[in-house]
Amino acid sequence: MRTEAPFRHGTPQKTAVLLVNLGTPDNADTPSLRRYLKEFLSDPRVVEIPKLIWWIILNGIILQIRPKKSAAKYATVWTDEGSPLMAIGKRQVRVLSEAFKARRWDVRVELAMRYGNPSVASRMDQLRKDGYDRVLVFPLYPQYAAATTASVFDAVFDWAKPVRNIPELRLVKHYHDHPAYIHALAESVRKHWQINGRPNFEGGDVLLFSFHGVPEMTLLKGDPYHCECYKTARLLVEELGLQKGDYRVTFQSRFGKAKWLEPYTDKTLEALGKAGTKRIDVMCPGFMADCLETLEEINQEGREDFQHAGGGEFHYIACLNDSELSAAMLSEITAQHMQGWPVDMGYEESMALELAESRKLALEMGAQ
Ligand SMILES: C=CC1=C(C)c2cc3[nH]c(cc4nc(cc5[nH]c(cc1n2)c(C)c5CCC(=O)O)C(CCC(=O)O)=C4C)c(C)c3C=C
Ligand SMILES: [Fe+2]
Ligand SMILES: [Fe+2]
Repeated sequence: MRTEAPFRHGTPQKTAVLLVNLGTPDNADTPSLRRYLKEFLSDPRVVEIPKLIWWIILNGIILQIRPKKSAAKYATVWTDEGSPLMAIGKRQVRVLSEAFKARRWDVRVELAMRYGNPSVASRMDQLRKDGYDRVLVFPLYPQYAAATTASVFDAVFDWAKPVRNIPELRLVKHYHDHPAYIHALAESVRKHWQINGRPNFEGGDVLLFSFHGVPEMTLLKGDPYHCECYKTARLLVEELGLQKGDYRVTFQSRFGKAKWLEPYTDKTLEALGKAGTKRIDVMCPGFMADCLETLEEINQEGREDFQHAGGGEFHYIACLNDSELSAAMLSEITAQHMQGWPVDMGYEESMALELAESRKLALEMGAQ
């Protein structure tokens, strides 16, 4: 256990939210991909194969071939601000901080990545150093899976192990059926339809919900992920008033030779294309931010699969990302999990904010 700064009586107890996403390579090149994939795929929560056998396969085969191939894919979605997952993550921090301010809350928002940078341990260390004694750990995965959510919790517990004065911790396990999340997704679909027109479901058009897959074996071993994906889809279908046949639920991003959750997204897109589907709208409700798996695998490869097989229009509905809908949803779920924690701003800070806001409003009105 480590030695820490002496405890001081009367220090204000500050509160933070730690948003955690999967992580992404630092650059779209082969060495960065090798580093990232090595860390990611060495996590026993992600690949459940006996250690020694997996070490040989990972180092002898996968890390020799995949980094170069994946780097080429990342290069097609890379932005001036870096990887989309990271760029959007940083903006999610900003919009959520703004939403807290609007609630007159004094809550810090930080972003960590389970693999790569900034690590969970580095962010937790920083929060401790800055005097945060209550932390809500909020993995950006609506559906719980051992491979993702539990692995984030592992990283927090691993960090806590040598810490003497551990902050009060709360964990968001999942929000796959939370009304705010379902509402935000449904609104994002309605907005897309307002701009692009509603699909002609009577004529055979389809709304496809594509979730990230996991090995089927994890379902048989008790992982609730599959059921949570279906529940999200069912609630979304109800909220949108869809009929059976208007939509499909599929699983994407298969990795390795084992059987993964079915039906597979790529095979379904191909089959729908072959069947002459005139229009398909695809959304990925399991991803809180657009990333390689949505922008490249769905919006590029999936589009190609569908249209090459004979399908018509392909519409990709973006993830919630840093939208107002997303911020409202994250702030509502946070509020529920923080019940009982004193999070309100002090009187002076709140008054200063009020003054700044009314000045801004006056300036805007004066400019009109
Ligand atoms: C949304 C939830 C996710 C689950 C569940 C998940 C399971 C899972 N993933 C792999 C292997 C890979 N995933 C990769 C990328 C990736 N995965 C998720 C999310 C989930 N994964 C995201 C958000 C991303 C994108 C990251 C980005 O930088 O944009 C990759 C890396 C890319 C590649 O080389 O294809 C791998 C590999 C497994 C094995 C697994 C469950 C066991
Ligand atoms: Fe993945
Ligand atoms: Fe993929």
